[in-house]
Amino acid sequence: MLTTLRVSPEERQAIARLLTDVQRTYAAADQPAFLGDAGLIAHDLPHRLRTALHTFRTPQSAARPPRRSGAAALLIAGNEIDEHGIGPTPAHWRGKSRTEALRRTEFLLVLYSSLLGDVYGWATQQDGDLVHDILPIAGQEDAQLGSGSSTPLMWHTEEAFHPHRADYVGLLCLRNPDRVGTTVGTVDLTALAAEDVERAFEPRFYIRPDTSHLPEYNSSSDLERTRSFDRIRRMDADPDPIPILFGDRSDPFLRIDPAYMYTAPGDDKAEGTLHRVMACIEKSLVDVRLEPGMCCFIDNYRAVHGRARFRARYDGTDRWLKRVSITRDLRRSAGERMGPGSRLMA
Ligand SMILES: NC(=[NH2+])NCCC[C@H](N)C(=O)O
Ligand SMILES: O=C(O)CCC(=O)C(=O)O
Ligand SMILES: [Fe+2]
Repeated sequence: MLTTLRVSPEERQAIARLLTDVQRTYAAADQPAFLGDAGLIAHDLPHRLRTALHTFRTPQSAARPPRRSGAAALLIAGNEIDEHGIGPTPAHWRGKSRTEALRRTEFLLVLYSSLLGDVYGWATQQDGDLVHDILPIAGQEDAQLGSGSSTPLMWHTEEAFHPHRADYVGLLCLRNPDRVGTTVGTVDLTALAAEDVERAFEPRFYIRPDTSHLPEYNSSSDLERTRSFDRIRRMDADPDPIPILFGDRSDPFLRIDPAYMYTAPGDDKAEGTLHRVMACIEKSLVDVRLEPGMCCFIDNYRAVHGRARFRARYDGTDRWLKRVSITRDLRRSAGERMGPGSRLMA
């Protein structure tokens, strides 16, 4: 389910040189100029890493014996993180700090990501930032959010409620002192009855937006974003019925987020199927204990992910990840972003 590779010392040096060049030319990883060029610059990453990312995206590639479906997640360990240069873990993602060392981590994550697709974001999440900070926030301990801590973050498809959810989620670990696990799981069809598979393919399930998209969890619902928050509110009040499995019947894709799901009143059969699919996923869960410098790409069509509970410290030493959403094709969301050149879902 997991493919892991470790960056070698020579590769680390080559990447460091590339990042230094990038830093001379571009202001930040979320600037249009860099995002536009990232896919090209990524051609200069070491070949072995490009091969791993390519094979993850295209499991049918000739670089490996053909496989029906690819790995659920790809782990690239051993990336250089300047532990002191990144500074203490901030108390909030708002007003993010932009030290050289931090800019480097974001450039690296976006470069890797660009070999899988286009990095994009959400007008309604983390104030429209493209590179998210995942860190515990005081007062949000029990929230079903990346900023929670004392409650396990229930496993989920990222933005399961949305037709333009990510194809891949990219995480880069800056700090994880308690080795808190990121959970990753998939669905094993052979463990499901044929009628459950059949029903899971039917539009009998409802997924509401997770609370990170609410104005309460953003700094300001400025005028520009009012319509976006309105859209989220409508999707929250009246979500479309959707299937939780889709695509090829023998090798389906997954779309599920139990913490925000329900079935129609009286549809006990769908409810039963949902619970059996959930049980099946539960059994598959593995713990990925991210270490500083580990980059984890999750196939958001094949795998769910979550996070174990932990005790936040709020003293600058807390767990801290960088996160991006990646789409294989930005064109599919044309007309639904903040503008034709925008990478923010409106
Ligand atoms: N079950 C869920 N979907 N929980 C919310 C996931 C975390 C959310 N995407 C965030 O940025 O904080
Ligand atoms: O903290 C993690 O390891 C995963 C967080 C997550 O799933 C999220 O923020 O959506
Ligand atoms: Fe997530």
